[in-house]
Amino acid sequence: MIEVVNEPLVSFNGLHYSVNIETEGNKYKSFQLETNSSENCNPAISDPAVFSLESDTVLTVLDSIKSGTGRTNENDLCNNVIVPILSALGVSFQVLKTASCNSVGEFAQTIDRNYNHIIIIISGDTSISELLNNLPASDSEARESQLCLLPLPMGTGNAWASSLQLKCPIKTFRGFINKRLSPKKFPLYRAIFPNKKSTVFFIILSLGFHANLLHLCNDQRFTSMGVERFQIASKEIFDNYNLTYQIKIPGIIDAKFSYFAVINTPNLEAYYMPSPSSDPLNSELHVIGYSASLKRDQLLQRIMKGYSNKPGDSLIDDGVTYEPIDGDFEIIVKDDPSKSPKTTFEICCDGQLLNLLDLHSAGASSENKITVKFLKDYSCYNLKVFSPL
Ligand SMILES: Nc1ncnc2c1ncn2[C@@H]1O[C@H](COP(=O)(O)OP(=O)(O)OP(=O)(O)O)[C@@H](O)[C@H]1O
Repeated sequence: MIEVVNEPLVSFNGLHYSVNIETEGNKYKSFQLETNSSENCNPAISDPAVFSLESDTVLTVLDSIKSGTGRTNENDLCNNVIVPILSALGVSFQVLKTASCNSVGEFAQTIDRNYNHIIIIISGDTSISELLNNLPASDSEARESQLCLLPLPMGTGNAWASSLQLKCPIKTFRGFINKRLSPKKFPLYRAIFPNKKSTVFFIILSLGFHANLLHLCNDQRFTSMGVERFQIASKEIFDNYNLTYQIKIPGIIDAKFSYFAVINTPNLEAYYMPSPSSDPLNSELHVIGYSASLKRDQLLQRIMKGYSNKPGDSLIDDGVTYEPIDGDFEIIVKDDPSKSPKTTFEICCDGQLLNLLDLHSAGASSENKITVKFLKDYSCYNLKVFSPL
């Protein structure tokens, strides 16, 4: 069903701006900017404190154009809303639209560290992960400039933005432009694999059902499908996978799970909250484990509970492990690779699909272990995210 709502945006210089947002299900079909003289506008949303740019700050609008369902002329948030408003405000800014899957990473490597930066990133989680993973390393001699992200959720999952209470791109931009969001520090974690390769993550690292599902959905035959791919792939996994994974976090857990994840954010999608005790601004991960002893319907019921959880809800239930962790730890997959299918070692790390068996140095036989480190001074920037929290 197609719906249209008019969202007020901002008032300045005697003009009031609002946006007609047309949606179909969870897809944005169009964004249309409307301008009226501000006599007609609701005084409650006329805010004199509109955004202005400090002289030492570079403002970039980074549009990851393939995120979500991609851009059309009608739903081009950047061209239809962001650029006209920033231009009307008279602030200087640059626009970068991605040309390939390397564009976000290449941009991250070239950010001028002599300035502070605000980056309005129009994307989902993967693009943000690419940005963070490609930032220059920490360098004690460099000036610590500030890099503040404003994520406008236009991807598929948008776990991070949803968890930061930034669920609608227009309301998020309104909060920013009316100075109702403030920059906050946020935690990052590093997953280090047996061959010492590593990746920085900020949402989830999973094994078992969640990782298997994302790996399977990546298969060619699912690419043309919408969200129904998850249902079809879930059934295939329930029918064909053993879903028993022997996982140990020394000193914390040692058990057989069907579903296993360490997670930083409460939400994985706007309306799916598997970790109600998580706070995306707090340096703390939660282990979520659903026991391999659960029957299939019990496992499904615990996975689906994420759709009804509210912040702070308890997950206590039979066969459920839910533990906070606030320091470095190791995850060991104890299954024997010679007796287990390769799917036992599948990993999903913020959307990156990996297999632990491919992450060993050639010729070396090492444990199937992932070391997770809590990062303190990651990159040469003082990283922040705009949030109402
Ligand atoms: N012009 C382009 N050509 C090819 N790939 C692109 C292009 N622009 C962006 N990409 C890639 O598309 C991906 C978009 O991922 P993003 O996370 O932003 O959206 P999503 O996958 O829909 O959302 P989520 O990760 O929240 O589910 C990124 O890997 C990005 O590098």
